[in-house]
Amino acid sequence: MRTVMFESLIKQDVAFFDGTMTGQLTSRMTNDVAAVVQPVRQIMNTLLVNMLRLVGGLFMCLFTSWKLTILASTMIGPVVYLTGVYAKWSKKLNLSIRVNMADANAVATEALRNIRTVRAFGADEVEVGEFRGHMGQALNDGMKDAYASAGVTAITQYLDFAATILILWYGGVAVLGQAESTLKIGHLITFNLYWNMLNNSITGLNGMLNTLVRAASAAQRVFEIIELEPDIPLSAGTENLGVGQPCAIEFRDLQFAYPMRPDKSVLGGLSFSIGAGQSVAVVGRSGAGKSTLVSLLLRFYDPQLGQVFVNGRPLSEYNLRQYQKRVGVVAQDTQLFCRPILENIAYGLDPEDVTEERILEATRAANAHGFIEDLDEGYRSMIGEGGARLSGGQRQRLAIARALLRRPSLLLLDEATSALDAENEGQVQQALDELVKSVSGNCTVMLIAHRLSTVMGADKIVVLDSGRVVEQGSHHELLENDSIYASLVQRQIAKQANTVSEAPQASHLSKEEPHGHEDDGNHKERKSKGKGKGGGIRRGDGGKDQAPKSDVTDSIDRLFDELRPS
Ligand SMILES: Nc1ncnc2c1ncn2[C@@H]1O[C@H](COP(=O)(O)OP(=O)(O)OP(=O)(O)O)[C@@H](O)[C@H]1O
Repeated sequence: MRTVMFESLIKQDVAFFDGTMTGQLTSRMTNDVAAVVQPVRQIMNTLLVNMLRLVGGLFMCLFTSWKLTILASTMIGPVVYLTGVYAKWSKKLNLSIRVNMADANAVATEALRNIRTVRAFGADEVEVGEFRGHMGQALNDGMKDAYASAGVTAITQYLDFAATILILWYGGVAVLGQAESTLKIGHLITFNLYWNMLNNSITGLNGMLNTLVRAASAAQRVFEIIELEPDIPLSAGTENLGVGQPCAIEFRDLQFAYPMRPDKSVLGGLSFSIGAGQSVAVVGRSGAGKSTLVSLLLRFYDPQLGQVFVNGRPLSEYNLRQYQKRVGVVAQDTQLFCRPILENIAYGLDPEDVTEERILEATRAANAHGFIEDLDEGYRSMIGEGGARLSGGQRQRLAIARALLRRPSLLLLDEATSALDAENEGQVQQALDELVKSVSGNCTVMLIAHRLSTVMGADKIVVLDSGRVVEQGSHHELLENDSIYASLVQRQIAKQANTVSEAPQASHLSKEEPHGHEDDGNHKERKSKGKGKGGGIRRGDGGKDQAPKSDVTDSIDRLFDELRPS
């Protein structure tokens, strides 16, 4: 059952995971499944035995004295009613217990996954408090259930006692010949024995009911997941992308809001296209919707209106599993697995697509081969959960090798160096250069960029604001117009010039301030002019061509703020 549940979970829409926590899901897969499976084993034994005893006892009671049977059965009605009411109430309570246990599990999982942050912020007591809150609620509900169960059991036993008194009273009267019908003393004794047998089977079934009620609440949560069908099926479409062939992309009139925030429009009629083999840089203020475009291209979500076209066909017509194998992604925050490096690089590929030669080619191009070889077990080294035993830059370089090994038709680079320090950024940027260079012409590239040098290296630049394209064109076209992009570049150049002249006094400036080099913007512009189509990303090489961590996104933010009508 766990396998079925995991199979169902893993193919759910990304939107589903936006609304749940990992710990809640693992709790469903472990605690809830166990609560369903264990009673099933018990039930097979006890249910059968008790049912046989119930039917046999009832038959023998009726056979011995139908009048006594009817009289004694008057006590069974209240017992069944009471048990039914309790079962309904207890099911709700047990559901709440399961939800609280899952929430506690979610808190623990998240805290342990982010243990460095918890420690760094001294927040261990906060996490324990939160965990205790959920567990305390579950315990309270469990106590309520235990008291109610004890109450119901006591009342049931009183009613059972009352039935015995009724049997002895009426049976005694009948034996003494004072009732309409008479009864032999031997029949009264055997009736009592049969009634006890029947009664014991009812008590046995009653005990099972408690377990069943708990199992029912767990089963509800398990089947909710198993029966859930994703809106975006993984293998429904028939179109495929050719290996190593670049694809053309078109975003047409996209309107999109995230399912978890349906009222907040993220894209409002966005349109632009990327030719096959072109590299396009998407820039825009923070929150403009740049990463959302990557998610839509990976079909994590479908837009509410408009369509994404790949090679002129709607993305929905593609077999998603095959399509995603042809897309390489290097995200802001690389996700790696607690498996050997080799498996991480070849992740998701068929074994026949992975040869030693190709892996070495990919890791060398990604500037990762050296550090992998330095590890104790080289390519077989385990890297810890989420790649915890590697630096941020090493993780990114593995991500680049992983993307490269796929021979992608479409490469998506989502601010791949934004989370790195200057030294790591330089190395990763170099690896990205290699990546884009090596795929140039064979692969379409959409990059979300924060470095001016990266933006300038692209064939086309698309500027987004509030989920719309506000301008697009090549670096030169945009510079020639009175564009936002041109203002941005001028601002960068001016800023860097200022910084250079102030450099001796500026060493104390904060990290955000561009602590630049000589005329960096002009320098890049000249280099850019000499660069052909699909030339890829420019890199910082030891500082000369390295743009200070000139955050284009940040500058664009300020620019948009200035342009905004007051
Ligand atoms: N999974 C999500 N669910 C709900 N809203 C989201 C989700 N992801 C992003 N958003 C919202 O969508 C908007 C666009 O986010 P997006 O990540 O595309 O911006 P961005 O341009 O890439 O920003 P940044 O440069 O800061 O990464 C933001 O307002 C963000 O809060």
